[in-house]
Amino acid sequence: MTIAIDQITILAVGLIGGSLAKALKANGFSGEIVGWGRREVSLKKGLELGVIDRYSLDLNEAVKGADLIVVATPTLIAADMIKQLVSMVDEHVIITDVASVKGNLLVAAKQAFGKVPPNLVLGHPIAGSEQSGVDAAKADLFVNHRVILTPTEETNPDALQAVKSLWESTGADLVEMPVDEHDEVLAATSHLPHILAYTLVDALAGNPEQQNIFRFAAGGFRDFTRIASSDPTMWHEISLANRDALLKMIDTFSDQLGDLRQAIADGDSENIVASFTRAKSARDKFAQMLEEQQK
Ligand SMILES: NC(=O)C1=CN([C@@H]2O[C@H](COP(=O)(O)OP(=O)(O)OC[C@H]3O[C@@H](n4cnc5c(N)ncnc54)[C@H](O)[C@@H]3O)[C@@H](O)[C@H]2O)C=CC1
Ligand SMILES: O=C(O)C(=O)Cc1ccc(O)cc1
Repeated sequence: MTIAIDQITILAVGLIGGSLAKALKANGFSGEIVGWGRREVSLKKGLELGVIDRYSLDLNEAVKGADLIVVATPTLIAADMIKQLVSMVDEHVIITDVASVKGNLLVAAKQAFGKVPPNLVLGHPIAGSEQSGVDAAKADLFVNHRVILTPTEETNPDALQAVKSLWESTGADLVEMPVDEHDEVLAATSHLPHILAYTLVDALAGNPEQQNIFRFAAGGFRDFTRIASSDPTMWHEISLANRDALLKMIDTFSDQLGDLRQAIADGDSENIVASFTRAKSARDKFAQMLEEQQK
């Protein structure tokens, strides 16, 4: 059965919540988009920018009449929001989210309700930037980008379909996978790279010679460290929410960095070149895949 979506309530209208609202409007969603948040200034800005149609600072009022609710708050807060919402709204109301980690939300829902509520469809757009806030929201942010949904056996297929259709209308490319796989893949491809970028910049910034170091940095440094400009609070939450998978990836990376250190110390050209060649080949394939995706 197709579920009609006439009102969407977005909880926290920041970069991702705001971009989803903009994308839906730009792609013909004719229903009402309601915003909720703690800070009236950013909701007012969302209204002025035409991102949302109205807002409320009161959660009960904001979700009243909603057919679908999108939790777009930071990752750790999303777990509390979902627990509150499931008790607050009727079970025909679809609840979805955009958080970067899924396991903590599944655990929170199971702990609170003994099972995953059928109307809860967890999701994650693999699109964004180092910027934050509704000012940075873009209608085309999700075009040709993956959105991962992590339904469980208990998920209502109609609710799943409604969330899929919502994201498809923004130009996104939908993929489904189990929660554990999602958190492992994202620890490797997104969370570890952010940790490395933050650590590199922090290590260099702690150097008394930092002024000179940054002045002479080339494009490679800029490419590698862009994501260290991301919101520290958001990434602190992601790191804690995906603790186990992230620790595993940090250990794997540390071991490999240790091996490379040893090869450099030993003047072991064969192993150094082999490591860089494997990496270049994998990176070239990735670049080619990206190019094909954007055609
Ligand atoms: N930034 C990115 O590139 C991506 C972020 N995500 C996820 O999307 C979610 C939102 O991130 P962004 O939109 O980038 O962040 P943002 O900082 O642009 O927006 C977050 C919003 O949450 C509100 N907020 C903060 N603390 C709150 C609280 N305690 N209660 C209620 N609202 C609160 C803020 O006022 C703001 O409006 C996060 O879970 C993040 O992990 C997912 C994909 C990409
Ligand atoms: O800025 C970038 O390159 C990102 O990696 C954006 C991003 C941040 C968090 C996510 O959960 C997904 C994508």
